[in-house]
Amino acid sequence: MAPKAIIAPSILSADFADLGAACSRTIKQGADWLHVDIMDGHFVPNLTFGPPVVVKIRSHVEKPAESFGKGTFDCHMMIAEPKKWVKEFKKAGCDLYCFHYEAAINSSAAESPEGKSDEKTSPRELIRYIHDQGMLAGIAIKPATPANVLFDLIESEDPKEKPDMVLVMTVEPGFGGQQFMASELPKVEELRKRYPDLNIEVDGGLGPGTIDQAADAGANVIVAGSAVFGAKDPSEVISLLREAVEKRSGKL
Ligand SMILES: O=C(CO)[C@@H](O)[C@H](O)COP(=O)(O)O
Repeated sequence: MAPKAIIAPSILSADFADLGAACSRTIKQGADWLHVDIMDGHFVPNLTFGPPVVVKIRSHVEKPAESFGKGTFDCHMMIAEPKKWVKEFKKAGCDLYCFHYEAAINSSAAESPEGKSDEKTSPRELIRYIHDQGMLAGIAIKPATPANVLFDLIESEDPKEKPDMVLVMTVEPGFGGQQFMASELPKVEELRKRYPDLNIEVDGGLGPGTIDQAADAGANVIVAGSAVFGAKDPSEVISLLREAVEKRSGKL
């Protein structure tokens, strides 16, 4: 069965002076998850926020009642040392820790907040580590990375080493409000064809004008920042995104 439609507005486009209220309002407007963009100024040329802010906004949104449920905090870790922050983000209230494949294969030794060194960690080990901390694990790929780097992980026989979701970026990570890159959709198609049950997230430039292409390619988890937070009626946009994915999954 095709995985369910999940709409995850990116709070990067929310009013940061009113973030807690914006989060709870967006969930009431029909969002399933909140997509929380964490940027470190190294992996991407932009900075956002860290665990103290996640703790504060978490208190405005009820924790999901089940895995993948409403209120999931989908933390997109655009950071150079993804292992280093796993425990801190779990403590802060993250439910799904989505790291970048490119960061995991390049991450160098670094001190973690617990004082342990962050040795080079393979994506497989990192997924296991995230699961061991009690979070769902996601793995993201940038536009230059092909989808086939994920095949072995997705096909892993050990559920602890299998990602719960993959994220195909449809912009270069770093900023909201960029133009959707349709050139990334063949990766989504390839993944959907091989893995009918996989949760496939797309992020960047999604909105009423681009959702049909992404849904037709097979994406089921939709991140949208400016299209939701810039809308006169965010609930209408959330419904429209959901309908496009549901229409497509009915066809599968
Ligand atoms: O991760 C990112 C950007 O790096 C995204 O989550 C953006 O925040 C999406 O914003 P829109 O393109 O939907 O405005």
